[in-house]
Parts: sequence; C-alpha cells; structure tokens
Amino acid sequence: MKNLEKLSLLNISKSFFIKDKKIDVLNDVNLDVSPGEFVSIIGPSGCGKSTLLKLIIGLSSQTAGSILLGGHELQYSTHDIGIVFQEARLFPWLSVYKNITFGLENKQLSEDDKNDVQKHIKLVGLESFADAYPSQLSGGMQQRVSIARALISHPKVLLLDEPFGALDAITRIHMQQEITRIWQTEKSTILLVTHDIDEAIFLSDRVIVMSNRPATIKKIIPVELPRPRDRNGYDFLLLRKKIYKEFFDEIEIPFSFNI
Ligand SMILES: Nc1ncnc2c1ncn2[C@@H]1O[C@H](COP(=O)(O)OP(=O)(O)OP(=O)(O)O)[C@@H](O)[C@H]1O
Repeated sequence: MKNLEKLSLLNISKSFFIKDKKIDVLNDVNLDVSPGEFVSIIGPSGCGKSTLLKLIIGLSSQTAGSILLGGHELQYSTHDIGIVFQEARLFPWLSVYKNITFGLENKQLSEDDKNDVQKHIKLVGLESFADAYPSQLSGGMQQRVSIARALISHPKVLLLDEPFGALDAITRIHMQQEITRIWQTEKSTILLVTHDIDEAIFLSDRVIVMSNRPATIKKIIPVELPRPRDRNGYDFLLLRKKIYKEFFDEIEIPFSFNI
C-alpha cells in the first residue's frame, strides 16, 4: 500500500514571455489536495489548467510559489507523480507490454515487477492485448495503456490532462467508469483537467473552477454524491446547473443558454 501524502500548491504564479511580451497565466493559485482525493479542474480555454499540471510534473517551473508533497518540496520522481495526456503518446514500434514497462527498462524486471505489470494490464482490461501494437488498438484502448504506464511506478499523485477528450461519447462514459474503478483499486490521489462538467461531477470529490487568465481559483465546489453516481439524478443536475453558472460567468458567449 503506497504512502499517500497531501499535495499543496502554495501561491503559485506563472508568466510566459512571447518575444518581449509578458503573459501572466496563473496568479496566486492555492490548493490542498488530500491524500486519496479525486479533484477536477475546469475553467475557460487558455486559462492555464494544463500549465498548472505541467508545473506539478516538473515540465515547467513556476514564476513564484511552491509545490509540496507531504509538506516537502516536490522531487519530480515517477514514484511521486504520473501523468496521462489527451493523446496516448505511445511508442508505435513497441507492444502494449513494452510501452507500459518502458520507464522501468533501465532495470532488470524481477518476478515481482513482471507480476505487477500483468496486474496493471489486467487493471486496465487489456489482458488479451499485451502483445498488440498501438496501431492495433482503439483510441480508448490506447488511453488505457497510457494509464497503466502512468500507474506502473505507483505514483502518489496521478495527473490527468483531458485524458478522454479525444474519445467518442460512449467510450468516454465507459472510461469514466473505468477510471473510478481504477482510482478505487489503486487508491491514488488524482488531479483531472477536463472541459466536461458532467465528467468532473461524475468523478470528483471536489470541482475547482478557475477564472479567466491570469487564472486563480474562483470557486471550489464539493461533490458529496454517493458513488456510483447517477448522471440524471436530481442532485447531480442541481450541481451541474451551479457549476455551469460559475463557468459561464467566466466566459463571454454570443448566445443565451438554458440548462
Ligand atoms: N511554453 C509556452 N510559452 C508561452 N506561452 C505559453 C506556453 N505554454 C502555455 N502558454 C500560454 O499559457 C496560456 C495557458 O495555456 P494552457 O495550455 O495552460 O491553457 P488551458 O487552460 O489548459 O487551455 P485549454 O483549456 O484550451 O486546453 C495560454 O495563453 C498559452 O498561450
């Protein structure tokens, strides 16, 4: 059982320079994510959601502020943080098995490691496809491989950046059920960026609504609905309405909307 720890974002700000022009993207973002919690982030396009995940995984560094895991500055090891992007980003010339173990290849796999790989292949429902190549898989199956690849190092925090955004509606709903099952089995802390408000409500313990750029946290909405969640239940629909309102207050839309 992994030792889960609190993820803390403290006064995070981030600016980019494009030529001489400074673009302030994140402004004083503060967030605590509890061990084992599932938190979703929604917000206007371009407000800095992916940038925030990139700071947490260490692909970019913040202009100000700190990121702590268990009260200590993050060390960016794969045992701490894993990430799944919108595109599966698999190596086309490697099998499912080899894609999942790619990050472990610098060490000789022990019997325990091999069992763990099999366990993860089973966890994502690809037992019959361990030897298949990415081109032989559907989009949803490829995304399952990238989830297994992120989980194989047993990260304490799993970051999901629009992981189902490229999938069709039915596969997407299926993958939402699957990620709930995987989260409950693996007991990771999950931080999900999504544009899909229903997805955020279906999956999360809390939904974070970001403001326009430079983005800060506008509202934190707890989702206290029992799982499995009923997307057509009264409380679900009430929450959806509340979150839509927060969200649409942030963006200018050239039409009126009814929800
Ligand atoms: N490497 C970079 N250099 C300069 N600007 C960048 C860089 N990466 C991101 N940005 C800018 O930061 C802002 C936020 O981008 P980001 O991808 O984080 O937004 P987002 O909220 O995830 O958007 P979307 O919902 O459309 O995916 C954008 O204005 C983008 O142009």
